[in-house]
Amino acid sequence: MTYDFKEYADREMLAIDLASQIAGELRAALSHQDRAALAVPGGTSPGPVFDALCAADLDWSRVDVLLTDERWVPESSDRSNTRLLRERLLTDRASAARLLPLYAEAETPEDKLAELADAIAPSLPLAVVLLGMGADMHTASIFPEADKLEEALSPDAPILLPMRAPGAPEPRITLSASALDGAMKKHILIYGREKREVLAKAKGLPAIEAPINAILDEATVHWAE
Ligand SMILES: O=C(O)[C@H](O)[C@@H](O)[C@H](O)[C@H](O)COP(=O)(O)O
Repeated sequence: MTYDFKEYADREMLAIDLASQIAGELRAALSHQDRAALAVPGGTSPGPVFDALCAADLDWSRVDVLLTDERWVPESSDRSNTRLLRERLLTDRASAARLLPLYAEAETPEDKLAELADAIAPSLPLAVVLLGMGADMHTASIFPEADKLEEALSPDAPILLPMRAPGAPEPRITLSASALDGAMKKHILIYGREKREVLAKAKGLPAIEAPINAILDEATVHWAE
């Protein structure tokens, strides 16, 4: 398994440079296909990348934007990744993009799973995926010790899975490893020394212990202090 590791002088430079790489990759995809899908994480890291990317000059009306994973909470919650997307990415030029939701109002992810997956299926494979990583080596909502970990890592996994894990305060819904790994371009965004060390420690571990390994091959990791 090989991946590129790009180190930046600071987080601001990272955000600007990464946004311009993603915009370039979306433009390239749109030059030979009608529509292109971009999947992005929630959490605390990607906001500044969204702030730069939303102004990119490309034909956003042909871009499908979706989350890599979502917490099963309504958009009124400040834990909602969809809310972050609407506030920071689907604005400015990018407001012309189409959002493929990973949440719909219902008690549990299972209630809406099939409906949400059917809406995403025609947009795969992803043109570009951006992922985060937790200090426990999870990516998207594929957590070590999650109830559906093995299923999410299986090559035959469905596109979407409900997920519950000790480290996640609410039920989640996540793209499977194969849906994420099937992206044409893969980027991982991490900040700080701790995550850099965690990533180094993941080397050689099976994906069941280090889920990040399921999507790292041929990815680019973007790091700033
Ligand atoms: O909804 C989420 O929490 C994510 O999509 C998750 O996979 C995230 O990317 C990592 O947990 C890193 O989170 P931070 O960027 O907040 O450290």
